[in-house]
Amino acid sequence: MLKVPDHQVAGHQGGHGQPGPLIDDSGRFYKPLQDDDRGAREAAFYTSFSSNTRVPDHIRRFFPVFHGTQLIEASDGSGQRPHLVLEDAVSGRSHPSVMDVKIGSRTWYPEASEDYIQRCFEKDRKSSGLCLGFRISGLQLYGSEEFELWKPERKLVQNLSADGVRVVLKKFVSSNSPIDPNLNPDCAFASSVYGGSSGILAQLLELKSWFEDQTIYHLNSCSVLMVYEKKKVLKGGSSDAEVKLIDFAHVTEGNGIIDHNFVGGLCSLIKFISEILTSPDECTTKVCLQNSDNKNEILTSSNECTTKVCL
Ligand SMILES: O=P(O)(O)O[C@@H]1[C@@H](OP(=O)(O)O)[C@H](OP(=O)(O)O)[C@H](O)[C@H](OP(=O)(O)O)[C@H]1OP(=O)(O)O
Ligand SMILES: Nc1ncnc2c1ncn2[C@@H]1O[C@H](COP(=O)(O)OP(=O)(O)O)[C@@H](O)[C@H]1O
Repeated sequence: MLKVPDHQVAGHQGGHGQPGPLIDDSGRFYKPLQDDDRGAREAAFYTSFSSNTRVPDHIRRFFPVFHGTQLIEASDGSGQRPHLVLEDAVSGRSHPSVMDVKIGSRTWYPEASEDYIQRCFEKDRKSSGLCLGFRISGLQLYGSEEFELWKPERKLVQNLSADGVRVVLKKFVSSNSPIDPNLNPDCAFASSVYGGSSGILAQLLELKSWFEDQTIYHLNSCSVLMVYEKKKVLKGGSSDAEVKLIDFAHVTEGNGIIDHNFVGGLCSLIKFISEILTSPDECTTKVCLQNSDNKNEILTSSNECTTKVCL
């Protein structure tokens, strides 16, 4: 039985006259092929990647397993449509905290149309991408209460300052409420989610070492998806934290050149996460966002800190 995933945090969502992704009970994620060359490009990437013997096995686990394409009924009822059949990176988790981080200060690539470049450039410039080398595209965080879920408006998190991004990365691994703006994120789960030999930092470092050398692909506009099971961590269990790379609609050939745009963004994300692990208590700046009603929404505050950043 196919259904719309609750855990989608960014990208094209179903509704408004367009089909969105679907999932099944066996751990598969069905992504509709987009009509223009984005769909064909992503399918070509997965096909090439799956059979490329130059990709080491320990790196493959960071990409969703590809099960080919399949014609299925689109989520918007518009009829049969080809979908990429992928491993669902979130499957098997009842309370998944999920963050989609788009890597690269530049999401456009030279081969794209002028129009597309201009659109991407504007988004990069307005978002944290240009200055940080990555931007949070979307996220959902479970709190410590069973049904407490924070899924902030995407546009808010995409345009955060460096301080704002740091706060969200801290909230991602905290035990206190992500929704209460007066609570300073306690980073209680930083070591179990970000740290350790199998935590998110170790996985990102493993990826980085391959990207510093590989010249096969340029992953333009691709995302790192970070996922862990909040319920298990709250009970003192392992976080089962996982990193997956997703969204290959704009991959181009590397032609013997390293993907410096991707490597730079990955290094920057690694630095933010390392700092949270080494100094989780460092003073948190007060950050407020403007939501769609033009009302300030304070993201977090701390008694000791007085700096306030408004966007
Ligand atoms: O905001 P838009 O309308 O430009 O939509 C973005 C899409 O652009 P489009 O207009 O369809 O060419 C954009 O599509 P492409 O990357 O161009 O394939 C993404 O899907 C983007 O989502 P995310 O950054 O991957 O989370 C989409 O952004 P969000 O929906 O996350 O804002
Ligand atoms: N293989 C996957 N497993 C689980 N969730 C996924 C997977 N691929 C994508 N998603 C979810 O769907 C969202 C959009 O995916 P993405 O590939 O970026 O689509 P788009 O091309 O529309 O931007 C991601 O932010 C994530 O929440």
